Amino acid sequence: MNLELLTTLRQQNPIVFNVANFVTVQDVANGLNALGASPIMSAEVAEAESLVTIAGAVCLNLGTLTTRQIAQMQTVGRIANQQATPIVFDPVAVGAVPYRLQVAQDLLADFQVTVIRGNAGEIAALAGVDWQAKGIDAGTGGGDLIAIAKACAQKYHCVVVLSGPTDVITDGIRVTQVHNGTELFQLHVGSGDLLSSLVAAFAAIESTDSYTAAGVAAVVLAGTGELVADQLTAERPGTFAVGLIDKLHLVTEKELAQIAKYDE
Ligand SMILES: Nc1ncnc2c1ncn2[C@@H]1O[C@H](COP(=O)(O)OP(=O)(O)OP(=O)(O)O)[C@@H](O)[C@H]1O
Ligand SMILES: Cc1ncsc1CCO
Ligand SMILES: [Mg+2]
Repeated sequence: MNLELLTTLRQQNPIVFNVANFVTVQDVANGLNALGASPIMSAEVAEAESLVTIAGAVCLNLGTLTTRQIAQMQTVGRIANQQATPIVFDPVAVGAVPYRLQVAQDLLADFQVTVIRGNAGEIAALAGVDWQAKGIDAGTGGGDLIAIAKACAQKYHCVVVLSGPTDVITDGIRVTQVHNGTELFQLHVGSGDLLSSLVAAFAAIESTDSYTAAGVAAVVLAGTGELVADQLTAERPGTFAVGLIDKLHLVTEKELAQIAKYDE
């Protein structure tokens, strides 16, 4: 696990272009900014080419999609492929809403994504595995999460981050599991959206491969959340969210190395 990428990220301050959802857009922008990346959000297709050109990576979030936004994502995705810019894809609630699953499948057929980041319900739906997703949440299912993540990665020829109590990162062959985190993440809507954008930030670092970027992003977010939760005396989702932004700014490689729990 190359946690030195955190220092590199802060030195390079890469621009991350987000097609965000309207629920968590400000949390995502502030989380990226606090950590040391440079966020930019856009909903306008006419500026797609300019934004992809200045960005080190793109994050496409399906959370509050509209017909216009789907067209924007198609354009952004195709231009990013032409420019070899990494794309992180967040398929919010595709396990719960058949229309979204169809949109996600169409977009994934239209351009090649670098990383798909979703919870178990979302990744299972994309992999074609039976699962009971619940709205934006993972829901319940009985399958082997590593097998599901691998199947999704092989189907879409990309890295998959299946997040949850344990984050599973795979390129279809290699597997990293990150065991850090806190249940407080589930009480703050948009933790997953932020993880997707942080994966994009690490993938934007020059000459970094997306599998490494995804693993480091998972340790950085889950580890930072764990450090914040350890300081709280009760379950306080609001305080946690504020503390998470502060700690993303302050956290060091050394602190994370001391608590990082992963298998690779
Ligand atoms: N029960 C848990 N224990 C520890 N960490 C967790 C737990 N659930 C989620 N996390 C962490 O929360 C972060 C977000 O993952 P999660 O799977 O909750 O995304 P999500 O369902 O897409 O969230 P959202 O839809 O709110 O954006 C990850 O860093 C993950 O490690
Ligand atoms: C609550 C919610 N609804 C659509 S997107 C979103 C934020 C989590 O992705
Ligand atoms: Mg989500």
